[in-house]
Amino acid sequence: MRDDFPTQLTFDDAQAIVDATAAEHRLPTERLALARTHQRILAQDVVAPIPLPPFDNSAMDGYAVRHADIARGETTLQLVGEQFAGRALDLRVDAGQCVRITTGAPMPAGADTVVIREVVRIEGDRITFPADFRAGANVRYAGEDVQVDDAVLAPGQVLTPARVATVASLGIDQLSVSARPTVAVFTTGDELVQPGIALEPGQIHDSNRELLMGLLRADGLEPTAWPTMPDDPERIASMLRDAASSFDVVITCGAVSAGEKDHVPALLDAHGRIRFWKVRMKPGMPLLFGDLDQARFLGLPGNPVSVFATYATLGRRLLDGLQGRTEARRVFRARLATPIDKPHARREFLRGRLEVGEDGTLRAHPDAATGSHRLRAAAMADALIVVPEGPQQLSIGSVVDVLPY
Ligand SMILES: Nc1nc2c(c(=O)[nH]1)N[C@H]1C(S)=C(S)[C@@H](COP(=O)(O)OP(=O)(O)OC[C@H]3O[C@@H](n4cnc5c(N)ncnc54)[C@H](O)[C@@H]3O)O[C@H]1N2
Ligand code: MOO
Repeated sequence: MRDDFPTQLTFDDAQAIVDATAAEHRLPTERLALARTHQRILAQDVVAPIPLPPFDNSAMDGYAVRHADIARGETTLQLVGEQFAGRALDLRVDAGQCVRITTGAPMPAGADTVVIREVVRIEGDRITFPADFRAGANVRYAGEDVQVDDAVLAPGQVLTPARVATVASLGIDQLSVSARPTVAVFTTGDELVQPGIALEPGQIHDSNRELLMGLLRADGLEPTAWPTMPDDPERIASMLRDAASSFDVVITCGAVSAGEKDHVPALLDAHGRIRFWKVRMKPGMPLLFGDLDQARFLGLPGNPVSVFATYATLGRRLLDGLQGRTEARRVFRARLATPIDKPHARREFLRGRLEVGEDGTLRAHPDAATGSHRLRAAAMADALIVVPEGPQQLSIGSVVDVLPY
């Protein structure tokens, strides 16, 4: 096996390689009907062709008036028409007049204020208004949310429901977005059997497959899982190469550390290219990254919590980068609720729970179960607590980065 790739690199160096690789292999863009763009990464500018709101309109059900008419105390005005939301009727409010109006209906010419219907007295077409109604009340002005030619969205942003809805309100029905990466998921190991099958001595159930498939689906992808593979290098090689010829990303878990059956790094070296192997992070140190055929290749360590932590940090980063996402994932700052004593030099991603204190401060409770096989503990946690490189003795109240999940 060659040894001309970075190894034992820092987390930041690994992240830089992931970023550069993703930029090199940006996925193509596609034009989609708006309804299909949810959660995609936008690949174009969105510039407003119309203002929002498109016209001055009423915020309430009531009566459109000229404020000057009702400014001097209780006043009775003549009802001259009704304007509902829908087609603008070209109504006018002249001195002494009012128009019945509903929420979202265009303001009639001449009117500048809407008085809610609950406070008026109605006698046929004579409407009596109370004193002290604020001028301009309950009017929503054209362009107060968006003006024509405003740059509303930019490439690299995530199409959240509110953003897709904003695009809809601008009247735009198609968007250019990044293609979704296609992802093939492999789990390997002679010890693995599927849930539903009773364990023979030495066997465990394959949990990483559900873990990875769930993480990928939660990120909006439609991953494909291969059948669990035994530790047979020839079969592994042929299946991986098969997947790598037609998927954008191939993710394996297990068989990347130092055991006799850890074939994956040698396979990647022989048939593809290793970009790095072994990162100074915990869990997840044996992480492998490179290229195989036309795919990016991620070899995650087999321990379930290592799968979780490496996916949540570098795996997700790769998938985001391939799609040109520019918006960073959220990192919070929190105060430690219990001390941390970390003797080793690697950056550690401890599992823990976040809690908002009475004073509004976010507190992180690191989990005492730190082993990378402790999946249940990770499942009950809701954040990765980042403990920086180098030996660290962090006291209660120390401020740490946390990655919520
Ligand atoms: N001598 C060394 N031993 C180990 C090292 C090392 O550097 N030198 N690294 C350790 C670290 S750190 C980790 S993490 C693991 C990673 O090992 P592998 O990626 O080679 O994974 P395996 O050995 O195949 O499995 C590790 C562990 O995870 C279980 N596993 C694997 N696949 C699944 C699955 N689909 N579902 C549930 N559990 C799975 C497997 O049974 C093992 O217990 O290596 C350390 N050893
Ligand atoms: O780094 Mo391994 O990932 O300890 O479990």
